[in-house]
Amino acid sequence: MTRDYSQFLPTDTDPDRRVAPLSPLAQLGWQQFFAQQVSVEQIEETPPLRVTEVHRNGLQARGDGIDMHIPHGPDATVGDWLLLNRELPSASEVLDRKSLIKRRAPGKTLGVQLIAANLDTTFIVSSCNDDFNVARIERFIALAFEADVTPVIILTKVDKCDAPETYIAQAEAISPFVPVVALNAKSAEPQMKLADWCKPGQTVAFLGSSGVGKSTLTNALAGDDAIATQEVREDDARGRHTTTRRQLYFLASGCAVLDTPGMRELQLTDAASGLAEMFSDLDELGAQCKFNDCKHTVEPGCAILAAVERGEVDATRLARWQKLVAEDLHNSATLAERRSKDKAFGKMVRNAQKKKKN
Ligand SMILES: Nc1nc2c(ncn2[C@@H]2O[C@H](COP(=O)(O)OP(=O)(O)OP(=O)(O)O)[C@@H](O)[C@H]2O)c(=O)[nH]1
Ligand SMILES: [Zn+2]
Repeated sequence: MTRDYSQFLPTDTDPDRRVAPLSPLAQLGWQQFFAQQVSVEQIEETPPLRVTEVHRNGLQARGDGIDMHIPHGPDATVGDWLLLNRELPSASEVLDRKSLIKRRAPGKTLGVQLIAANLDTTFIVSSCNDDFNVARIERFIALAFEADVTPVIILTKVDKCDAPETYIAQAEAISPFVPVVALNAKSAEPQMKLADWCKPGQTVAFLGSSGVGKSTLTNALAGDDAIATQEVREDDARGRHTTTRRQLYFLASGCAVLDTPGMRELQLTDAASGLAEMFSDLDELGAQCKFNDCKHTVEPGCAILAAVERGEVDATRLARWQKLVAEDLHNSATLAERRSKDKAFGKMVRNAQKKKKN
């Protein structure tokens, strides 16, 4: 009698199933998109570095066998790739971005704040409690779509909630294009349930309010090499000291993870296409309105109002869409105005300098 011993053999000895180890750069998230921007000679001359932290006095960046401080110079954010200028690190070049998450800077300033570059996935984290807010999630999704990043909704604290199904159902109704994962961040679930997005060479980030479990999730993904969250002191727009952290971690699995501080104020700017994608059903319906510039408020022949009337469109969802569109238009217009003013001012200064020389 011949016995079949195959069931006692480890299953992953099949050579085809073994995964090739990642190169040191791929381990940091280096992908084809970046490689095609540089020649082999350039890589030797000016080694690629990934920005892991932004400090008050510059950037921290990592490459193959390099981990260094770069003084102010490159207009870069966490996740960016630089080509290191060895003689003058502050003159290092920033590579074209695969994606960029930005928001209108909080406070009265009119600038844009770069939040993260070159993400593949953003996990939009909410808890199954009072933190859960559909409008806030829609805002984050529009931001992700605008940035060309895949959004995924994560609902935490299912273990502390009597009826997580109600939160899950509401989250699933937000967009047919955005998956929903419900979990207990303090268990072994995150590694398993987020595995599809946290593959080697990928970069993921956690966004959400304070206390929803972003650091807990980051640590859960890190597993045994738990991350001590490092607090970074920064000056905010009004010059106050705030304690924040925004750091890119590289997990042993080959996935890069960005844990961001809780963000209360998240103003959209230049996010029209992201909003259209988040509310694609309303956007498409709006194309059937009688007037091209229909605001869907009182206009005759409005296809959206007709759909609300028929009970096919939720009026509160329509109101949330309109509010975000108005906010985005306002912020984008103010920004454009400021940009053109800055340009005009620059021109005036240059002209004055020219006159002086003559
Ligand atoms: N029971 C339970 N507790 C959780 C879960 N997720 C987070 N917590 C707890 O909630 C608290 C806040 O979690 P953090 O991971 O620090 O939250 P955060 O989003 O990083 O918060 P900020 O750093 O303020 O932005 C901690 O005490 C966690 O242990 C969960 O799914 N279940
Ligand atoms: Zn209309």
